[in-house]
Amino acid sequence: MSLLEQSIKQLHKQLHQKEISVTDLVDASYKRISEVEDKVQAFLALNEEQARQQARLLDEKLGNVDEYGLLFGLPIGVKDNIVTKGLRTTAGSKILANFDPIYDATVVQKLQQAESITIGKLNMDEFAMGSSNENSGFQATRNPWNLEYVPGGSSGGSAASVAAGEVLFSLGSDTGGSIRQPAAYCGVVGLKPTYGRVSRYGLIAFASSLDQIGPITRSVEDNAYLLQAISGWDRMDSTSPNVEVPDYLSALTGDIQGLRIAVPKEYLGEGVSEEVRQSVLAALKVLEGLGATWDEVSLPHSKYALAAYYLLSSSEASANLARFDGVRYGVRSDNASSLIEMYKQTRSEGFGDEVKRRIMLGTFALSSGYYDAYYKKAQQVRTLIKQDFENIFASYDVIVGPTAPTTAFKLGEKVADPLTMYVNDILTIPINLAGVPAISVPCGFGANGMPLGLQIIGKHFDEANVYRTAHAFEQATTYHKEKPAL
Ligand SMILES: NC(=O)C[C@H](N)C(=O)O
Repeated sequence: MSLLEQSIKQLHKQLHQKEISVTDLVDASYKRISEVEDKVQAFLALNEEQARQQARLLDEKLGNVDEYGLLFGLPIGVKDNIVTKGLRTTAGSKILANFDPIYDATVVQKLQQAESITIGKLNMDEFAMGSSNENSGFQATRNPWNLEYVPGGSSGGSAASVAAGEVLFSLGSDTGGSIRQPAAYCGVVGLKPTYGRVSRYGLIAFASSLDQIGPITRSVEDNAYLLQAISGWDRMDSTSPNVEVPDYLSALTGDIQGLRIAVPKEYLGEGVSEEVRQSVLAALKVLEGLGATWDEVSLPHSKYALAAYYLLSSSEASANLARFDGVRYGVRSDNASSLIEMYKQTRSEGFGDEVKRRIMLGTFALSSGYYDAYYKKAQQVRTLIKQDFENIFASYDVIVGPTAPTTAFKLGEKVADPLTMYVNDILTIPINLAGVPAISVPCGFGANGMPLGLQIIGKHFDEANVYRTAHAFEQATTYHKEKPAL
């Protein structure tokens, strides 16, 4: 078994017994990248020289100190909208093709404190707008399970690199499903934490009231490790609350006796494919067998979630992306003779079609005369959606449903029709609007051989119960042990 197919616990044991070195782990990561990256195309930048240097320093520590970081010596990939000092960060956009940040995001600082090793930066849909990675300004990442299929998005590079064994784990970001949907499509575990659980300082903003950084891993246990390392209050992020971070690993007891599960009927209804429905019903049987009970419930306002999300996220994007003007960051057009023309040309040449579409939609929704009809209405709908979740959580511990309505689709299949692309997020978006945490864990395969994901949603700041349920399900099934034959 390759080193990077093992768990954090197994690797740490071998490191401490000096059976392997940190350099071995870093070697394994770059070796795998050299073998499969021309097919998968998950990385936008590699950090090889620095990573090897850091590995040598950590190897000198092995056996000579009393305390080790939580992620000591482990190779990680970072989504390219998370800023890394001196390491190229483009957010998948040509407008940032030459951008080398002058500081590290809080999560990157926390990774350093935890002593993990950053292997490189991972591809994504431009500014996280997309569900397939086809909106990247640079390349289309492939799904390791079948290279003709998309890996999902926008954290497609983050999910594909883990599924392909190029890194042990990765960081993604999730605004409307961008961690969970690619995790489901690539057969790995992805968690969107509660809004505020993880600092957004240094995350290139798309929709600030929804964006959240989270871990993508091969197992629930490894996921809990990574969340533990990156969580917590940060004075640099005004939306980060000072709430205690529990010990997530101790939540992985395997015991879900008496757990009360709610299953929204909207999550198994129209638009959800039959094989996805069946996989969720089978998963509920497994959970019942472990002592949980479930009831059908309703999230009555979820049918308005997609419309509300695309209004709110695009409105916020139109404001957030105003800063890319050829002056402050990134690339400047050479084809202009006045200041105004330079702004126009830089933005016309630098942004891709989907980003332009959303900036226009958002600017329209915020304009005077339309603000009340669109932006304000969408905010009101958001409150109703949040209340739907609160009502259910008054009587249940977790909500369970599918992560996405279908398995992964083929490259090129949906690029011409943005609306069909948006519908992919129909089951993940309500969770972002409500701000609650949710995980996607592997729960089977479709007729096309592509992985399926089970979504487990929890109360605000109750990642522990989400992990507890996901871990119990994972330990009772074998889907997470399957690997793509690359
Ligand atoms: N960013 C996300 O979470 C993905 C979503 N598909 C979007 O395009 O907005």
